[in-house]
Amino acid sequence: MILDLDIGNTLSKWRLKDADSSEIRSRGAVWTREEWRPGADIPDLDVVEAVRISSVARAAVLDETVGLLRRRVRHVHVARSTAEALGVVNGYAEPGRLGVDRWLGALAGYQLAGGCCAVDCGSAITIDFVLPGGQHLGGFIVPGLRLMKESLKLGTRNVAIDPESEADELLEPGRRTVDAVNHGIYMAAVSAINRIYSEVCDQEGVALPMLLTGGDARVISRGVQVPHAVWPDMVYGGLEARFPLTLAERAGKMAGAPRVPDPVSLEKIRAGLAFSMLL
Ligand SMILES: Nc1ncnc2c1ncn2[C@@H]1O[C@H](COP(=O)(O)OP(=O)(O)OP(=O)(O)O)[C@@H](O)[C@H]1O
Ligand SMILES: CC(C)(CO)[C@@H](O)C(=O)NCCC(=O)O
Ligand SMILES: [K+]
Repeated sequence: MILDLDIGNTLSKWRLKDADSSEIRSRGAVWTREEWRPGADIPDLDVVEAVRISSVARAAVLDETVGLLRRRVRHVHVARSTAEALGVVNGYAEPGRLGVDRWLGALAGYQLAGGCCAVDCGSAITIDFVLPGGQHLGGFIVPGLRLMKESLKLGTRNVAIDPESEADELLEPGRRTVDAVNHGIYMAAVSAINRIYSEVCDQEGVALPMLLTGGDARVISRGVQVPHAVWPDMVYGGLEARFPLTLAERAGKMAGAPRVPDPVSLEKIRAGLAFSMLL
């Protein structure tokens, strides 16, 4: 079995992948913390022959995790943001400073779709751009839905947006605090994504396919007008591309990759942008 780990600021997600069949056998998530105690909430390491890790947690968390894993597992691969990989050129002046989850998302998106706009809706919402030739432009970092809500300190933090909510309801004016807050932050997130996408496609003169991932991807997807696909395993896809282990991975296949969405024409994107400026 291969253990893939995506250590975020809030949640550490894991999945077990069968090295022979390339099938995903199980998955889970635990709160990100300094100490890992094998138990009910993390998989049995005895069946694991290789681990691949993406981590944006503090260095101590990664060190502790890698230390524990190296004692039990033969191959431990830790992803790093580099100046170039798999045809993608990192847009950061200091490439190592780009969050590795963003880097892996950009690599996965490029491998799947060529140029892309990769959006990760987690603790932060990150919006990264890769041009068809592989140049990563850099991106945008916005507080995620939960962080925006907590920062308001209006006592509504424990009332989350129902992930099944329809975008139409969330875009109405709220008539009590919790709805005003939830609808406000939802509008902030989706309008930032729509606008940033249009601005950058306009600047670069190219309509890019958009890919969405992260804990809030599904609900945010409903408010994003740009054609896009949701790919819950996008960061894992970057790990597969960067450290291919199975036959399918060596052939360039990433588990759960969606069909590439057809972007609308650049003319339409520009018309939308011009319209929003007139209002
Ligand atoms: N069980 C859950 N616990 C915490 N957050 C959840 C849960 N389910 C959904 N979410 C939502 O998912 C978001 C967290 O996103 P995600 O799971 O992608 O990773 P993260 O570890 O918080 O973030 P990042 O990887 O960016 O550091 C939160 O904003 C929250 O609204
Ligand atoms: C922005 C987050 C928190 C998103 O998970 C992560 O990618 C990170 O810690 N990045 C480092 C800063 C940067 O990417 O510029
Ligand atoms: K993330």
